[in-house]
Amino acid sequence: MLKFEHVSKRYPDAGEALSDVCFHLYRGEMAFLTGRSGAGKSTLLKLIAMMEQCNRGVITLDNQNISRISDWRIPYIRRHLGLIFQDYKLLNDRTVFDNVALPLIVSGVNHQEISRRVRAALDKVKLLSKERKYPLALSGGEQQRVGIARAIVNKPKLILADEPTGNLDPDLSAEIMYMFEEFKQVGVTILIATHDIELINSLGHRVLTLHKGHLVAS
Ligand SMILES: Nc1ncnc2c1ncn2[C@@H]1O[C@H](COP(=O)(O)OP(=O)(O)OP(=O)(O)O)[C@@H](O)[C@H]1O
Repeated sequence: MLKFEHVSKRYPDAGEALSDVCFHLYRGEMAFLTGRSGAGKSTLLKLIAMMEQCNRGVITLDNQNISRISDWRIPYIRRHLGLIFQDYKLLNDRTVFDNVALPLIVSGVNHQEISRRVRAALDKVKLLSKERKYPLALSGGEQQRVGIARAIVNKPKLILADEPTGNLDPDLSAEIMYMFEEFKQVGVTILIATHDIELINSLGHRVLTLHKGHLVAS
């Protein structure tokens, strides 16, 4: 499903953020990506999301080489990705409903189907009652859950999450993780970057560990 072969990434005027990284995630696999601050976790996720390009190596997603891809193809491939960011990236002048609907509008889904799927996604993250609110009227944890609903609404094949439970209390974190496990059961591949060792240990999935840009355990 996702393969890194000798991938390196250097930002302009900086050292290597990722060095010679190799790993393979299978369809329906759930894995954690961990490492200290600055180890390269966000960079690795950004390469998969095609928000950054690697300098060396090959990244294959669903049998397509996404490390050397024309800009016009990126939106088509991104439709199959569910991206959950640390800083939510919500549109503050749109309601919760509209924020979650965005990926479906972009994909040309019809109005009735949008309504049904947005409500189902909001129900999953327990925010159905807030669909008419604006993001700034929500708590940090609620905004994070809107971001999660937006990431899952398009039924992605791969979910990439950067600290998805950073602002959630333990009960909600557990529920979000349970939801990811349900997706995994139906073949969705999930990669979660986190510092939360307790969360990692409690679930027992595969752990990819980065140290100064090198993958030291997988
Ligand atoms: N846009 C950028 N320009 C230059 N250097 C960058 C850029 N983004 C990240 N870096 C550098 O690349 C390295 C890896 O950063 P990255 O954000 O991937 O780490 P991280 O493991 O996600 O850290 P954190 O846990 O703090 O989010 C760091 O040394 C960082 O300073």
